[in-house]
Order: sequence, then C-alpha cells, then structure tokens
Amino acid sequence: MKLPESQVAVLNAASATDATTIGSLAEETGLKPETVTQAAFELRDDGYVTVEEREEVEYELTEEGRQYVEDGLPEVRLYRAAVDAGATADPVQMGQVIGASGLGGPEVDIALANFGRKGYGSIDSGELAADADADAENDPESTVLTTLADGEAVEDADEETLDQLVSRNLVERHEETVRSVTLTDDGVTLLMEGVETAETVDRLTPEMLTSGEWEDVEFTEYNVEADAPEVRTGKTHILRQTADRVKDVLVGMGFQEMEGPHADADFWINDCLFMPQDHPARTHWDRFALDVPPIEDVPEDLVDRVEDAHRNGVGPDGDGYHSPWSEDFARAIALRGHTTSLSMRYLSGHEVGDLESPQRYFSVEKVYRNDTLDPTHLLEFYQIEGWVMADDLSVRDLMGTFEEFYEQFGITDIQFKPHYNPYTEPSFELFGRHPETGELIEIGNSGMFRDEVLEPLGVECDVMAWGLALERLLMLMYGFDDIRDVHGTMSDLELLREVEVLR
Ligand SMILES: N[C@@H](Cc1ccccc1)C(=O)O
Repeated sequence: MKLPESQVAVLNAASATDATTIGSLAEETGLKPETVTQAAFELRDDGYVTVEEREEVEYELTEEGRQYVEDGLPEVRLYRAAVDAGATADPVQMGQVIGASGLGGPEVDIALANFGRKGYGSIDSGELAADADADAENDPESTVLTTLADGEAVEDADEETLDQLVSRNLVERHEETVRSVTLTDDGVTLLMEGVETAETVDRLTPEMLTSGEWEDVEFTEYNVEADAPEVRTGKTHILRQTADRVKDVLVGMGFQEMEGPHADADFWINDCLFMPQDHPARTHWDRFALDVPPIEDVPEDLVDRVEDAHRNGVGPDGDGYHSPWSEDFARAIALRGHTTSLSMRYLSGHEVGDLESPQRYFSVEKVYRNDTLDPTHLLEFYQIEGWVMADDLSVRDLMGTFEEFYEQFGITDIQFKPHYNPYTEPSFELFGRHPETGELIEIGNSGMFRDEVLEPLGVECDVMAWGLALERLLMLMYGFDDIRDVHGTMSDLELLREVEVLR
C-alpha cells in the first residue's frame, strides 16, 4: 500500500492502545501540526485511525500577572502595610498606609478597589481600617497566580477566582480543540502488511507546468476540514467598507463628493435650512455646542438674505416666522447634527462657485447628536447626504433615485412615509425591513428643498435632497440588531473579525 509521506509518518507514530495528541505527533514526526491534522483526517476517512476531539481550557499569566507574582497583589501589599500601621485596631490616614505600602501609580487605585471588594477593610473619609480577621496571606487569587507561575494546572481552582483574574487582565484564558489519534484494527493490519511512501505533491508550481511534470505526479487531496493556523490581520471595519462602497455606488450614479467642517456655524447647519432659531432641535438639548469663537467667514449678503427669509418669508405671499433671529446665534459653532450643512455650503456657491443645473453631490460623513444611546441610536453616526439639482424634478425622481441606490445593496422594498421638515416640502421618511426581526426601521429622511431655502442661496431650479443613515443601511445588509455591536466602545470584536464582507 502506498500512502503520502505525512500519512505514513502519522501511522508509524500513532499507537493502537493510547490516544496521541496532534501536538505530540507533530513533535515526533517533525511535521507541522496542521500537516499532522490533515494526515490524521485523511487516515480517519480511510478507517485507519480514529480522531477524538476535546475542548481544553488553558490559563496563562499576563505581564501584569507575572509582576504581581513577584511583588504581591497590590491589595495584599496594602493590607500588610495597614496591619503594620496598626489599622486593625484604629483607622489610619490613608496616605500614610499607601506611602508605607510602596504602591505607586495605577497600583494605588487597583489596591483600593480590590481591598474593599475582598473585605480586607474599609475606607471612610480618608482613613483606612483593616479587618483583623481577613486572611490576605492566603488570598485565593494570589494562590492561583503562583500555581500558574510554577507551571502547574489550575483546573481545580474556583471558577469565580479564575473569572476574576481574567477580568483583572492578570490571566488569559485560551480555549482550544485538542485532537488525539488512535490506530484502528485496520490501521494496525495495514502497518503489519507494510506501507510505502507515495510521492504526492501538494502544490502546482510554474516549473511543473513548464517541464510537463504535472502530468505524472500524484496530487494530495484537499482537506477543507483541516485545522489551519488562524491569521488575524488588520482589516477595514465593515462600517468603513460599506461607506466606501456607498461612495462608489454614488460616484457610479454620477455624483460628486462634498467636503466640509465637522464643527460648523449654526448658520450653515440650521439657518440656511430655514430652521427657526427657536426650533426645539436647536436648543442645547440636542446640540453639541462648542465654546469657541464664532465663525467669521460667511458671505454677508447671504446672511442678509437668510435673515430676510426667516423674518419675511420669500415670494409675494411669503410670511416669516415672527420669531427672534440673531446673527450672533447664527454664527455660533456646534458639531453638525447633519451633513445638510455641507449641502448648504455647496448650493450657496461658497465652496465650488455658482453651480449650473444639473448637478449631483453627496457625502458620507459623520454627524453628532445628543441622543440617548440605545440599539438604534448613537451620539455620532454616518450620514449619507445627497442632492440633485435640475430644472424640473418631482417626487418620482426622488423615489426612483432611492430605489436605484438601495437596489445596489440588495434592498428592494423601501417604503416612504410623508413627513415634515422645516426645509423640505414635500418630505418623506424612508423605511426598510430588518432581515432578522422583520420590523420596519427608519433609514432616512428626504424631500424637495423649499423656496425659503433655495431663494436666499440663489438657486433657481429644483433640488431634491436626503440624509440616510449608514449604520441603518448596515443593519439591513447584515441583520445586526444592535448598532453598538459594530460601533463604539461596546463593539463585539469577534463579530467584527468574523463577519463576512458582502460585496
Ligand atoms: N437633514 C435631514 C435629512 C435631510 C436632508 C436633506 C433633505 C431632507 C432631509 C436629517 O438629518 O434627518
């Protein structure tokens, strides 16, 4: 019988009476663990060995854990110093105990937090009292750390202590699948009958192609189940990937990209949009105001026209808001709550000069809102802003554009709901169905800019516009139901590492 070299090596190294781990087989044969695993699976498929799998948990000291094995846990050192200072009898000034303990830097906070948690004593108005009955010399966490440092197994240690050490980042927990190989009767028979090494080739090379050797060699079969080393390279976050894809799609639809400041004048964020200065969204509740000098660079004549629109409206039947309007208020700086500020900058001619119809512009940029965090709201998110300027636009154009856009992401059942914005008429909210929960979720807001917006800007044709949430698009594409899984400090790293990139 002829078998590939690695299989022959594994057969010879395996035993019929004891299960041998892939690790020991790799050591004995001098082959890589993944090669041994592959050979073992192939032999198993032919009935010559059995492969047993077991999940094993291993614990390893971290750098900090190792440090504490040498120096003692900070809370234990604090307790010793407290006992020496007589804090078991009467409370002692905390500063004195800390000084005597030799603890410094972040260790002090660590010591204090764990001192209290473990019941070694208490701290009250700057004084530290130690509990005389506490047994800091037999601290279970210290014991586990020393056991690990001695290279001994900690399987018997209390689960809670291990969890605590892992959460303190003193110990790392590794879980792995350990496979062991045992010869079957057929395997033993095969060995007794004798096996020879077959020359198999595991990859095709350019040399083999040119020499024609490929025609005669025997190729190793692929085993897609074989363990391969896990490679964790850096990769682009799916939010960024999706943002890039959105940009590509919009560029493909003939749009140009807008750029502009994250911190901007209220003038561009709100006033140009005919948002009354006493609008609820303009109060400090929603807005991240910045304590910086007001903007200087705004065209005076535009400020006048915008003020006039607010006070008197536009057109012969125009009517303004009859509410206060102040230029200082307009010039104050805040983090933009939407990127419609960019649309205003571009439509006014302030960024790239006066624009001739038709035009299409977009941005995929961050916006900031003082919202309450929940599964669908973050304090900052990405908005897909866009507008089309043309001589004669209708709601059908708006809807058609969204259908065309979302279709590129596999989303074909967009729904529209009439809405109100101070700056568009008519206005529509967009909804899409969440692929997992089946719920309709809001994915954007849109409309045709009103004359009160366009006239001061000097735009004489129609403009349809929108702001779509990139994170919501992501939810529809990937089925996430909590946006905090992909964005921010609570993100689920495993999910981000493993999520398949949809193209
Ligand atoms: N600014 C709106 C989106 C929008 C932009 C342009 C026109 C209409 C709506 C929002 O943030 O919800």
